Amino acid sequence: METLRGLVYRRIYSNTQNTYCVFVVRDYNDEYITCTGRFEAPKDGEDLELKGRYVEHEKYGFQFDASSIEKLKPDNLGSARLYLLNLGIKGLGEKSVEKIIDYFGTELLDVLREARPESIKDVPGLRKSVKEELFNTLLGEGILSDLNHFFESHNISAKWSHIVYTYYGSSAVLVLQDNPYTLLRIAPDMTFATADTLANQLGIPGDDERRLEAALNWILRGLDDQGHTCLPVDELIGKAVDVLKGYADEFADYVEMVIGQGILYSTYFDDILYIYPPELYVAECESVNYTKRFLEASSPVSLDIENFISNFESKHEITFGEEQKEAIDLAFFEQFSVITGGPGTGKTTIIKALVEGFQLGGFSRIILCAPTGRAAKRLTEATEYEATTIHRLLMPVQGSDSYDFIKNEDDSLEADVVIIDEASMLNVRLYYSLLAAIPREAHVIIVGDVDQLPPIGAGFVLKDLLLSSVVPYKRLKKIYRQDSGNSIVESAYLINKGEMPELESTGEFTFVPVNSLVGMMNAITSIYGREKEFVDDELDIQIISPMRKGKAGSISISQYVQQSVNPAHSSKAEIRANGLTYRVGDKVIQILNNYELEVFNGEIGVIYGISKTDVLIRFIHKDVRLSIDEIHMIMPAYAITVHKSQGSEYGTVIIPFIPMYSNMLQRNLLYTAVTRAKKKAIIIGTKAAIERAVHTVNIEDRYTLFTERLRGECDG
Ligand SMILES: Nc1ncnc2c1ncn2[C@@H]1O[C@H](COP(=O)(O)OP(=O)(O)OP(=O)(O)O)[C@@H](O)[C@H]1O
Repeated sequence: METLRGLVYRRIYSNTQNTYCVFVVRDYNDEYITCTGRFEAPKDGEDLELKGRYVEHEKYGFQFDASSIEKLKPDNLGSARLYLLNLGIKGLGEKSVEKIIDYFGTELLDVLREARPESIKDVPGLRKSVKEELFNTLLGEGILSDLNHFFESHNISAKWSHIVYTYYGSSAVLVLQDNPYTLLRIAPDMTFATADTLANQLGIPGDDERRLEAALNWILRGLDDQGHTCLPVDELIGKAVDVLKGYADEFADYVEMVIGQGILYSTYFDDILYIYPPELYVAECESVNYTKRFLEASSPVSLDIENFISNFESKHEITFGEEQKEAIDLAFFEQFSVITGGPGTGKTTIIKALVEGFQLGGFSRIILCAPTGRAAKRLTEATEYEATTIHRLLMPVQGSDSYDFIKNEDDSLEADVVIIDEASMLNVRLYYSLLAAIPREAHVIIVGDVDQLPPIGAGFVLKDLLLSSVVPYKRLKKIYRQDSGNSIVESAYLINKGEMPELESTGEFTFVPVNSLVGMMNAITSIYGREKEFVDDELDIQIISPMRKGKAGSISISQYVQQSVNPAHSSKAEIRANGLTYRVGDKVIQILNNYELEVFNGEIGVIYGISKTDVLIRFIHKDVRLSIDEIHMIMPAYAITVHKSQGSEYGTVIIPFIPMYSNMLQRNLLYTAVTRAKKKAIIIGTKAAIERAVHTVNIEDRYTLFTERLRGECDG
């Protein structure tokens, strides 16, 4: 590790989100050196000591890559004056600084050096607010410097100093000394191995409870992403042995102890002990309780259903099939029901009938909702009844956990009927939040295609509800779609059955063979450009890729397409952020929930303006102004992943499908991708890749006891 000392000459860049910054330092030999680091950007004129290494950046040349930063304390009254002025405290101008120097004299240097901020409070003639802020700032400077020393003395990057200080203030170092694994909870990019190295240096033994507890939390926190709500204890111990490098018995004893103490949640079923993270345990058990509550309730609709169906049929010139009638009947009759079926089986038509029927039956407060904005929009258009996303319906609590909603059991929705479409996307946490907010007397109808990809997050509620055999459901099999898109539907059904679809070179379901990655990229670009000419709205064409990262991933495809369909031009403003270029006219996707602007994960829009401070985006439901600091919340979206496309439909879908996607070549992934297309599905790839997907059933099972609980086979 090398050391660089000098004054900050100029700040070049700082990202407040991930605290990456670039600045120029004038060292004591009057050399100007560009420095980079991940910490709060220093201010111009500050005297610094940086630790890190000199590197040769391929584009920007010779630089100092700093892993820690320390503001040097002044060693004469001149630099002390500058130091205080540079703190940027409101009201601490030349005159106030003079008062401080007059009061302390040269003793001020000791006050600053030894971080004795309390004596600042004795300076006469300073405003109280200025004293307080100066006190807090000097205190913070002292603690940050202690934290930097703490990390450096253990050979660990000091980039985490700031976050630890934000959480623990003056006790930060003590907290870390007591339990270095605390870092895993507060620093998102901390790994178990790094925290473990620190713990080891602090003398924490391998079988220490703090270490076992950290390993347990580390494993459980990944469960949601893997789709599980729980893990069998043996599997948990196996994972812990990998993390802890041994200590199986100690870990098993620890798990037993915390279960005994009621800290860890578990359920015994079929001779296996399943371990849950608390929030997933609550979500699963409460989901089941709410479902049972609806299953037990009854508030019949006063409607002559047969008569209603025949009137609806005449009004809309349609004849319902038997299974469709049964589905309608079920939804009116039962308080809680599920309707499932593939594309074109009439799910949306049935929803439309239910809306009309419930209204006639005196149930006027009907809520239609879906997990995504596009699905809600489509539902609104098809049923001529306003639908909304589940997130908008439940109203997220700002700045809180993504499943924390204003609407809940205590402040429930005003509804007589709630119909949830695209229910294959419901994970157990969203389902729990939704059910909690639905009043006890309301009818609940869950509609979706269980053969789609499982949801992002833990559980597969739609599949589990159907599997339980205690929930009234109707499975629709007959396909009605006659108009455009029929051969897409036929192909999707073949894929779902494990059979190869017809690979034609023209028509609604077309296959464009390519034999290389470059060939695929070129074909995607030219087909995207061609199809764009046929639609009014570019958002109606979507490239859907099996994966996000890698040379054939959605990010890479988006960049490739951007160059061709929306190249740089002097008339088009652009901005570069996180290694990507965003340009006016580009299609982008929101990747995080922005509660303030009410734009949620998965929504796609088009950039229509870029200024120095803002990016203006037109989403389907509203235009938003995103500040440059929030640009990490969007990604280019000429191509998105199949997972992100769930719940949305597009006129034309372009699906890259080459062997390079290897493990992602699975049946339900291809089925989900193809069923996103309404008018045209174009697969660009190889026959072998399609064959592999058609014959590969994703056998990855999700650990949950949702079905078993619903059947009453195991308790909470
Ligand atoms: N009983 C029926 N007789 C004739 N046409 C029908 C019948 N049921 C549905 N349809 C028509 O079939 C097409 C597909 O129906 P619908 O959109 O309701 O199905 P879906 O299950 O929601 O499928 P997708 O998810 O693909 O939209 C529509 O054009 C609809 O009008």
